[in-house]
Amino acid sequence: MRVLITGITGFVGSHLAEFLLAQGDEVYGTYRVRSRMDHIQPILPKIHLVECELKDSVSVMQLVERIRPERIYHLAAQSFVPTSWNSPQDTMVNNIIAELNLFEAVRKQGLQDCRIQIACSSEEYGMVYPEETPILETNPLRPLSPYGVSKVAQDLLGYQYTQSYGLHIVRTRTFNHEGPRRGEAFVLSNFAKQVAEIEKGLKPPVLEVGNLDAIRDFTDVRDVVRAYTLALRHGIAGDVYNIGSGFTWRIGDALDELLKLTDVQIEVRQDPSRMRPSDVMILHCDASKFMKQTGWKPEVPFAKTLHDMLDYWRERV
Ligand SMILES: C[C@H]1O[C@H](OP(=O)(O)OP(=O)(O)OC[C@H]2O[C@@H](n3cnc4c(=O)[nH]c(N)nc43)[C@H](O)[C@@H]2O)[C@@H](O)[C@@H](O)C1=O
Repeated sequence: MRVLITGITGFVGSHLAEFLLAQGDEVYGTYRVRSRMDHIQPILPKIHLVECELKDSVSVMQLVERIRPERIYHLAAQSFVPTSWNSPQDTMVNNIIAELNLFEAVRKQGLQDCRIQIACSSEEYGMVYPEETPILETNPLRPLSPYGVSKVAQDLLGYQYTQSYGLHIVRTRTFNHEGPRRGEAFVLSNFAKQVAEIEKGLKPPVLEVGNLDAIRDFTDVRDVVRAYTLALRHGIAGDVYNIGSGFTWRIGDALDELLKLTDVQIEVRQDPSRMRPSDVMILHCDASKFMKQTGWKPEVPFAKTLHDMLDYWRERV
């Protein structure tokens, strides 16, 4: 199978590429001049990299014309919620226009059999009341950040292109996912990196945190990439699926679990700059629709995810 991954150099993209290579797929991926290559260094000889600016429709048209992919995993995005407040316009263009360019290229090239997965997000649900959990695909979308709004647009664009043009697009609303290679800005990876730095004496024994009362549903990235392949194998075109473990953690409790993995004494301190203008307080996934459709269930325990992330940072700081 000829597969294209947008954002192959990133956290999820690199794990997905490894998974697809092991399945015997021919893997293509997009990168930009400023992309970091360290995540994909070990698999560089096995994949085909194509330079592409997804915000540029000409660049995307040439990409799709050249590769004529049978499967596309569209992962590339501005994915950090706080950045979306600092540069909302950039977030919208990166996330919405890039996807639009991709759909238009597939449509204009007449690749009707190409299956496309789009990485939508639990952030689309945004303001969720306790009685509305666990969250089903039918829950209202009340995004609380420009990022969340951009993902709603990506999601609905996927629906519209299936309805209007018959493209085979599967929309996956993934809840928080973590694991080795997770960007250091994201909560558990950030905490794990701080622990590793403290252990090496690179930082005083004070761990800075933001809102510890938020509740998140964490899934290991290795389970998530397996889910994406199942979404394209068994998902219905135009349909939307929640992907998440169904197990929630208060961020403060997840931090306590992480701190059990180190011998050093660490003080936890709130850093006001890590607080958000509005935070999504609870995200608890009901993935039963996806599980029923595809047979997926998460396999990697949360303790292993934390352990592997901490080891990842211990080798790097
Ligand atoms: C599904 C969704 O998942 C992710 O979005 P996110 O939930 O905003 O992820 P995060 O890891 O930045 O924050 C998780 C929670 O943790 C709280 N929190 C506390 N203290 C710190 C802290 O020090 N740093 C950070 N980053 N968060 C902190 C923070 O306030 C929030 O409540 C992205 O992958 C996104 O692309 C996506 O689609």
